[in-house]
This record gives sequence, C-alpha cells and structure tokens, in this order.
Amino acid sequence: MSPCEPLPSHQIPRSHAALPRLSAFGVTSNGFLPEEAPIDRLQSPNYEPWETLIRHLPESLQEGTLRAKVNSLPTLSASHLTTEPEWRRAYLILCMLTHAYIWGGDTPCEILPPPLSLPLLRVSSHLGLPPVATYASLNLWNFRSTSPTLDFSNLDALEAQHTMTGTPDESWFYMVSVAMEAHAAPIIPTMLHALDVAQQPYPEEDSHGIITYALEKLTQCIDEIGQILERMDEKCDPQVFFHRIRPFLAGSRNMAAAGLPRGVFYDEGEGKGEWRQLRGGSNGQSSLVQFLDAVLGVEHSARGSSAPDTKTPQPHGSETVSFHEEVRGYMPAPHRLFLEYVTKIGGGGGMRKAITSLPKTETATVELREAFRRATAALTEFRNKHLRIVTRYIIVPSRQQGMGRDGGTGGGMGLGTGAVVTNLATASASARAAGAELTGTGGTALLPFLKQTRDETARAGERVR
Ligand code: HEM
Repeated sequence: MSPCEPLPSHQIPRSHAALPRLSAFGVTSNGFLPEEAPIDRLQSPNYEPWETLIRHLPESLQEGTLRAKVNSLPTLSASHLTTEPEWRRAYLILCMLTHAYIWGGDTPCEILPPPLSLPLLRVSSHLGLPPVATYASLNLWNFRSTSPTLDFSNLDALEAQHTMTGTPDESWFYMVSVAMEAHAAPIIPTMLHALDVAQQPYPEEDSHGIITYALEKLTQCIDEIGQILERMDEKCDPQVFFHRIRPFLAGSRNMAAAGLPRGVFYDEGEGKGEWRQLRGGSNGQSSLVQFLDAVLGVEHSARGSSAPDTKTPQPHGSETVSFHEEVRGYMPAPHRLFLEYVTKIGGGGGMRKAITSLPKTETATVELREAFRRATAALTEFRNKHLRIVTRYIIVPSRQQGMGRDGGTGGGMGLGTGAVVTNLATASASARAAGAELTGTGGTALLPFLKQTRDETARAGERVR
C-alpha cells in the first residue's frame, strides 16, 4: 500500500460520517487540484483574441510586441464564461497576460490598461481571488497530462498549458508542485479522519492506533513529496529560473527596488482605477502545505514583510497578520474555507493539542507521541529541502555579477534589446551586492522568513514531549 493512500475502511472511525464532504470545499480526489485536467480553450469565439495572445505569449515577449498587442485588445466582457473551468481558464489567461504586460520590457509598466484590468477584476472577483497571478492560476489550473490513467502525480507526464518564457524549465517549475499536490491528495481524508478521532471525548479502544497509523502515513507522504520537490533540478535550471522566469512572477508589493514604487495602477477607464500592491505568484500559497501545518498544529507567526523596502507603504492591517494567514486570501475561496474548517475541528492546535492532553504514561500514547514527533520532523526536513532549493535558485544566482544587462551571461529576459533592465532579478543582485535582504516573488524578506517557518515547524514537535 502506498504511504499516501487513505486508511483501509476498517480503520475509518465511526465519526467519519459526521465529516462534511470534501467536495463541498473544492477538494477532489486530486486534493487541491481539479478532478479533471483544466480545459485548454474557452468555448466562445468571443474570447479568440485572448486565446491567440496566450498561445503566442513567449514569442510576443521575445519580439517585444506584447504590450502593443494588449493595448489594441478589445475590452471583452466575462458574460460568455459559462462553467467554473471556464472562469478558471479566463483567470489563468488574464493573470499571465497581466504579469507579461507589467514585467515584459526593460522596465516594468506600472499601469495596467482597461482591456486587461477590467476583465481580470471581474473574473478574480467571481473566483474569490486577488487580481494577480497566484499559485491557483499558474499551477493548480495550468497543466495537462499524457498519463493514460490521468495520474497527475506522474511528473514526467505533466506539462504546463502556458508559460511566459516558453522554456521547459518554467513548465517543470510549475509541474513539480502539481505532482506534489496530486501525490499527497490521499493523505487529506486520512488525516481528517484521524483528527476527528483525536477530538472524540471518549476515544474508542483502537483510537490511538488509528491516529498513530495515520501519522506514520503522513510522515511517509511528506518524505515522498520532499523527494518530488528535489526533482526541481532535473529540468529547471537555476540561472533560467532566476533571470528569466522569476522576474515575471513578481507582484506589485515590496517591489520599489524592482521598479514599482507605488505598485500597479489598475486602470478601469473613464478616469477610474486604483493603485494596488499585491503579493506575486508564490508556491507559498499552496493550501496543501498549510493543510499539513493545520493538521499537525504548527503555528506560524512569521510576517514575511520585506523590512528594507521603506519606500513602499505596507497595505493597511498587513503589519499584524502572519504571511500564512495573509496568503489564504490568495487561495481559491473554497480551499480557504477548508483550511478554516480543519483548524476549527483541530481545536486550533490540530494533533499537537489533542496529543498533549493525553496521559503520558500509557504505551499507546508514548508511541503516538513518537509518531507525532516523526511527522513534525519530516515537515521540518521538507522545509530544509525547500531552503536548500531557495539557496540554489535565488541566493547563489543573485551573487553573480553583471547580470543586470540584457544579453549578459544568461541575464535579462532574453528580449535582446541590450538595454539596462530593471526587474526582480536585477533588484535582487543589487540588494545582494549592497548586503541587503532579498525579496521573494511573494514579497517576503525571504531567508529570515523561511528559516522562521522551518523553526516554527520544529517547535510543534518539541512541544510534545
Ligand atoms: C525553484 C523552486 C522554488 C523556489 C526558488 C521557491 C522560493 C520560495 C520563496 C522565495 C518563498 C518565500 C515567500 C515568497 O516571498 O514568495 C517561498 C515560500 C514557500 N514555498 Fe517555495 N520555492 C520553490 C518551490 C516550491 C515548491 C515546489 C513548493 C511546493 C508547494 C514550495 C512551497 C513553498 C511554501 C509552502 C512557502 C511558504 C513558506 C512555508 O510555509 O515554509 N516552494 N518559496
């Protein structure tokens, strides 16, 4: 039996019947991915201008014609989108075009024109997501699979529907996450059952066995998704990632050094519009990883704000909210509700809280505690693997000199203009040279933030002795 498979039926507790159906939270047999691969074309011929643009996005960026093409787009209404998969595809297209428009030049463009901003505001509001590229648009809703069994955890059979650079590296970068999400999907019902058993006031005889077994499965599952994470190097080159892919993922928050001191103005035409500062696309918006935290009772207080960027005022209220809490607003609304539900059934402290209230002496609870500590150790190690990847893909390339000029050794966006480029890659290299803190695409002071999230994970295990 694969470690990520759900519990055998005889181990599913009686209280399972009380749990709401996962589908009510948009959780499928593929976890936070859709049940079926995303559609790859909008049905209505009205959307042909968007479809044409997205299909030729890398070439338009390469030729430097994307902004002109967007400027001459008609402003299309969302009224021809009929199904949820269509709304999601529209969101993917508009988010990618938006980031390509903002970052696809020698300097960023701080005004998003009405043909993009108006439909993007409408579509993102329908989906309960912010009008910016998110993990949902770039990863969860942007893949196809050639697996005959439609096994989305088969990384080699996955491909991104769309990329901005047209490189296999960008597709692989997105697909690693898709495979991880699909691989871990079966652990979701397993852990929900176990969490439910742990909350019962009068545990059944084999309750401890059920929870211990589920925690062991969880440990194996986290190890396995960590192995998938480590496959990043196979087809995603750190130089290509740092200089070509990552600059397109940047948001409009904490991006003064990358050329957006005020954020982005979403021009709605007729003198209307709004300046917005939003986090960019980041795997940090994965509901799966936050689900693992919620189940184990890992508490995060890391705010992830990029302190050195004093030119950009922080959005009101964000000073007190942790990164993990805030990025729930960048997840599809049903997934956000699911995480709230999991936190609630875990009494706010997940397994950790339930286990610490048990008597320490019985053999069964000793085993249970050990299983819990092994699971938190696995999640801590997962975050260590991630930190090593961040070092290889961001810290090391940012140290290299002479990358600020397009056409340098792998530097720039590959636009071939020879001009001085301002974007997240050049800003990171300059920050590094000045000894300042680096900023993540999600707008965090990345290293201190990621170390803190790793340490907060370890702490959950230390609290169960
Ligand atoms: C080349 C690969 C990757 C790089 C360079 C990278 C980089 C980063 C950075 C810089 C952050 C800080 C937040 C921000 O400002 O964006 C972050 C956060 C995060 N990333 Fe990644 N990431 C990579 C791959 C992944 C993958 C495949 C996953 C799996 C879903 C992932 C999961 C997370 C999570 C969950 C966080 C939030 C912090 C935490 O909970 O520990 N990352 N990542």
